[in-house]
Parts: sequence; C-alpha cells; structure tokens
Amino acid sequence: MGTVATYGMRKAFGEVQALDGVDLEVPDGAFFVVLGPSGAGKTTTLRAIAGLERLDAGSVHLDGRDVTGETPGARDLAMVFQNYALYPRHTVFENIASPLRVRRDPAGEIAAAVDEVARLLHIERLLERRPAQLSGGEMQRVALARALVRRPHAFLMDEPLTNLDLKLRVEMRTELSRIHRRLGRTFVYVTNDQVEAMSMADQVAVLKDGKVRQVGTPAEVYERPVDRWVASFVGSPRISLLACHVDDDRLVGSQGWSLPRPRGTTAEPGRPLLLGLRAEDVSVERRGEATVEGEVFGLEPLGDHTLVDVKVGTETLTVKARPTVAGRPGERLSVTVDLDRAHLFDAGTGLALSGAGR
Ligand SMILES: Nc1ncnc2c1ncn2[C@@H]1O[C@H](COP(=O)(O)OP(=O)(O)OP(=O)(O)O)[C@@H](O)[C@H]1O
Repeated sequence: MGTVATYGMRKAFGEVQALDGVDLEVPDGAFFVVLGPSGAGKTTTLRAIAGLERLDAGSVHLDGRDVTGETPGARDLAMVFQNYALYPRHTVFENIASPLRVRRDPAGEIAAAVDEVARLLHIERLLERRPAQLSGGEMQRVALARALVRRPHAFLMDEPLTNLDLKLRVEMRTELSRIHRRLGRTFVYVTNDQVEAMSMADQVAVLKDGKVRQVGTPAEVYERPVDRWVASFVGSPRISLLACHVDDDRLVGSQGWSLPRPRGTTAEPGRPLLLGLRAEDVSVERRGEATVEGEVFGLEPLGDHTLVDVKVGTETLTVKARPTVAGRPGERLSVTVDLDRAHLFDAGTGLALSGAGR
C-alpha cells in the first residue's frame, strides 16, 4: 500500500502563507501531480509530506498512519529533486547503491537491485562512469534510479525534468509513465508545467496561493474547471474569456455580439458573466447560428494548425484553425462557437456556473 494524505496543512514563512489548508488524498499506486504556478506552495507541500518542513497546523498520513511527528527517515519516502544531487566522486553504480549501503543491505542484494533498476532506466552501460561524464538526461536517470532502488512507500518528485532540454523532457515524460506502470507505486509529482501534468497524471491537484483549487483527472480539470483561474492556467493556448450577460434567451457580449443562451444556463438576467471558449471549440470554418464577428490581428502557425487571434471589440478570441483557412491580419472573420462546449463564469467571484455548457 502507498496512500498519502494531508489534512489542513498550514505553513507560514514570516508574512508568506505558503500553505493555507492543503488537503490531498493520493490513492495507492496513483501518478498524482500537484500543478501550480511559481510560489503556489508545491515544493513546501512535498517537503512537508517528506518531513523536511515542520507544519504550523495539519497532518500527514501514510497508509492511514499519522506520521506528522516522525522524522524523514521514518517515513520511508524517496524524493527526486530538479537538481540531481549526485555524489560527484562516486561512480553511477555507487550513487545508485548509496541508499542501500546506508541500510546495510548485503552486497549481493545491492548489486542485483542496482542492476535491475539500471536496466529499467536503460543506464546499464553507465554504471562505471562518474556524474561529470554524464549528460543532463543521464544524470536525471541516475537520480531517478537512486530513488527507485529502495522501493519506498511512495516517490516524491519535485520538477525533476525542469533542467532537461525540450526533446529529453518529452522523452522522459513517456519514460516516467512507463516506469510508473511497471512499478505500480505511488508517485507524487510537482510541476508548474501543465503539459507535463496533463500527459502523465492519473489525478491532478491544482494549487494556488497555498490552497487546492481543484482535484480531478486531467480531463476533468480541463473540461470542467471550477473557476476562471483554473480554466486559464490549464490548457494551451489559454482559454479566451469574453464579458457578457444573459438577456432572455440570449447571451449578450459587452462587445456587441449576441449568441443563443447555452443550454442549462441559470444566471439571472444582467449578472456579469464571462464566456470561456477554448481555441478548439471555436471555428472559422464551421457554420452555425452561434457566431461572433471579429478581425484577425495575430497568427501563430504551428505546423498542422494555426492559432488565430481575433479581435472582438477590445477583447481577444483565440481560434485553432487549419493553416489554409486561418485568414490574414486585418481580415474580418465570422467565428462559430460550439456552445455545448462553452464555459460560463461569474465575473465577480470567478466561479463556474453550474449547469452551463458541458
Ligand atoms: N524557506 C523559506 N523561507 C521563506 N519563504 C519561503 C521558504 N520556502 C518557501 N517560501 C515561500 O513560500 C511560498 C511557496 O513556496 P514554494 O517553494 O512551496 O512554491 P512552489 O509552488 O514550489 O514554487 P516554484 O514553482 O517556484 O518552486 C513562496 O512565496 C516562497 O517564496
């Protein structure tokens, strides 16, 4: 078993409330990603779970056991950091073996364990090298191998791929997912990269200002964000938000447009709202009764598709289009909106309106 749970974790550094009541329940064997912007409290959350940070309030539980008062050593968790923290004078073999040496495992068992984890990470041929003779990606693999070799209760990973170049990062994402499936162990993984979160996680907790805003599968967080902040933070390009209100059976934009009211919208007339539209849910090709007029002012060609920024009055609507139909700057376009996939938020509180759209 490898469940990890935190209840009401609070931690302040002077004036800064780094954790402001963090509740997380990580199921056994999950690839659980804590996603948030810089300063959200991600590292502090992980350090608190590991026992490296003393909490002002709240508790940490491993398999239901309250370990809040226990030392890091007693918690049996392995942590992987973004800086690899390898011993420079030791070989790769010795680096990987070090947690087992500390435990005084028999030499034969150590050699077998290092061998197995080296094969899992495809670094068998590096075992006699020293860290200075490794590339960044290889060092990261060695750091991972050292964490994996112990078979701990759970793995805590703090942005372990940040220092890798883009190609390696993409490769290591696939690799980590594979390793996770192979080991079947609990991973708690911290990142500010939403693509990383969406591609690897079974579950994502979105953290902001020391508070969990939403927990769900990547699809849930993307398709049913609880508020405008989560909607904007998750997804690339960023969701477009247009000011509007309900008037009878129409949704009327502050910039003069008018759309049929999305099914199930319960907002009272006149209440300030934001219509949230993802780039793939609007089109310059499809035709329908739900259209918004605007003028092309920016184009970002991305190979198989182009992102078109359309000015609607003073607001911007980003549309994902085929390169051949993307239009030219200055051209007027009619953008068709898929209202079944639209989001509505209260403009004041930022909270999603229940029942609207999907
Ligand atoms: N040891 C410390 N002393 C003072 N302030 C700290 C300390 N550690 C963290 N903080 C502050 O607490 C807040 C949360 O920090 P934390 O490192 O947990 O955020 P994060 O989400 O991991 O950010 P990043 O993605 O930049 O690493 C930040 O405002 C940070 O400056």
